[in-house]
Amino acid sequence: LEVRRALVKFMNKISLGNISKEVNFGWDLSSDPCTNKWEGITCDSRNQHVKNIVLDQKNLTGILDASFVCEATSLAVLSLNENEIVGTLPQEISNCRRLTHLYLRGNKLSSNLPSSLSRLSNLKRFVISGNAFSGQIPDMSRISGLITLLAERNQLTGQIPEFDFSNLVEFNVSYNNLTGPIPDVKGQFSSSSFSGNPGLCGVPLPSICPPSPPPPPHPVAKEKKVSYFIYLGYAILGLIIILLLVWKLFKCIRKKKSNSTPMDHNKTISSSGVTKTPKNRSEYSITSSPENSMLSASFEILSSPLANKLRFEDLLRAPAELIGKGKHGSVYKVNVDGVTLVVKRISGWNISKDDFKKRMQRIHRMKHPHVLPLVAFYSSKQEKLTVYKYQQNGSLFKHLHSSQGSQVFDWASRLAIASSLSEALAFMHEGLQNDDIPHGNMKSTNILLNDDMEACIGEYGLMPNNQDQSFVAQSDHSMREDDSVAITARNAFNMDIYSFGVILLELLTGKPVQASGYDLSRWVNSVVRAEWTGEVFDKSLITDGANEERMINLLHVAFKCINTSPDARPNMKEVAFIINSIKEDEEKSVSAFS
Ligand SMILES: Nc1ncnc2c1ncn2[C@@H]1O[C@H](COP(=O)(O)OP(=O)(O)OP(=O)(O)O)[C@@H](O)[C@H]1O
Repeated sequence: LEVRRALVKFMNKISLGNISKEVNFGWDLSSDPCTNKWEGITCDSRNQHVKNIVLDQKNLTGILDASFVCEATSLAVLSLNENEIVGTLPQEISNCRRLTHLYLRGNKLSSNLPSSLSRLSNLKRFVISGNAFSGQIPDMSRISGLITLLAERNQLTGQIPEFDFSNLVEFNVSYNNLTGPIPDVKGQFSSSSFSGNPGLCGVPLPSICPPSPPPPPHPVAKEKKVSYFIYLGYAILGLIIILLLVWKLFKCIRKKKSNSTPMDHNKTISSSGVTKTPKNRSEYSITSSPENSMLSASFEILSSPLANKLRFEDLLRAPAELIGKGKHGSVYKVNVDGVTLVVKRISGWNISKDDFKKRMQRIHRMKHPHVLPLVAFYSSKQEKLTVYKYQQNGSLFKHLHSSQGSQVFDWASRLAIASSLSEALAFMHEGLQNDDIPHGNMKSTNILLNDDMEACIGEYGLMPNNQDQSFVAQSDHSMREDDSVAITARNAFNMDIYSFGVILLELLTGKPVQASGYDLSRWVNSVVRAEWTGEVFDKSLITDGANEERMINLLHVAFKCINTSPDARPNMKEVAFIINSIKEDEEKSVSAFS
């Protein structure tokens, strides 16, 4: 049962954010993975142990939680090719001790490859081509049975480590950023296995490596003596520094003991005062870095009745549940003294702690009833956290695309959502234009429904203005046409408008932005061009008797927002004005009937 539970959790995480949460491929606790043949699973001949998990091309968009999948200790094959899995390949992959085949080709995995890969001693085939892995290739030379390593089209750096090339049958590291000389491949592989790495040199590539620098001259006895004194000096200096640090630490602990009253709110506090016992560290506990321990990080509680008694220590200690992990960070649900909060740990944003602080304070001053207020934030050089109140009604995405979605939202409520969101975004754009702070990541998962089921914009301004091209390509097709477009702040405001248009399309069609085989804006465009406009609308709206003319009017607003030429898009104020007039028409017609 334990394994079954772990596998269900693995599936929940790997299908996180998938179009329909109902699609779990038959992986549920009430059945058995082997005898009930969960999709993608094959077991041993006695139907007792899971041997293979093959979920290629299943449109999986979540994260790979190796600690869960590796609970299936007999697992030999894990194949997740051609999905859209994000996040990292976790260290825990080495818990899958019997793994022989690991296929992750064509996903969106990133960050460093785990060093624990070297412990997968049974591994034969390892394929990670077409992801966004970075950092060095770990040393896998001790995996004697490795016959395939395909890692082309990633962003790997550093030198190629030693491999037993005479055993390898397939090897490809082309189109990365590897550097240095190619090891002796014993004539096994041609240049195509290494091309596309401008920094690589040596056979079998045509580029010759520069001669290695001459060995340092033999040290003479006198030099030896001098260096002895230098080392002694360093040792003494090191000792003094250690003593100083111990003394400082001792002083800190004493100060903390004598000052353990609750912190005032509305105050910037230093993370150095945080006690972090490993037992009660939460998953997002800040990494201990020299900087964190040096009075430079700040945790700021913004004026909110919720946060009156919130202390950073409590936040760190509270049990945290990971509820989402995307390219831009992880999201945790945390319960502190009966208040449920959401903590977003932002990743991959090279913003200084002061700039982040200023930005959050600026956003916080912009209050709008349909923008989710920040409760607190934490900013250090390495870590940026934001804290919001947990919205138990979930996201617009969840309601629109779950099985009961259409019943939750009739036409009038969808129009009301469109109107309040457009007003909120117009308000934020106007107020934050001069500060260059657009939303940056408008999408239906970031629209939260409050206790009154009113839509609020969440996570405003948690993205850099110069988003990378892959994000642009995902969200704005007009930008994809010209990859060289610099993402200026103006473009970023324009992209919010584009993304808002896509949310309107979701409201009108009840369809998610992307599902296997189609992309929402292209699909809507093609249906309308074929003069089947009525076909695009959510069937439940039609059966409810929603007014088609006003739906078409709203569709036209959406089209204006997703115009392929950013300059031709209306600004949010204009969008809000048109949507409000559609809403007024609707209200007039309803009151005329009643
Ligand atoms: N304040 C909140 N209350 C309730 N649920 C929330 C809150 N904030 C975020 N969520 C939900 O948590 C999940 C994860 O959020 P996250 O922002 O990581 O998702 P995402 O928008 O898909 O990814 P990303 O923002 O990294 O592109 C989403 O389903 C989102 O709806």
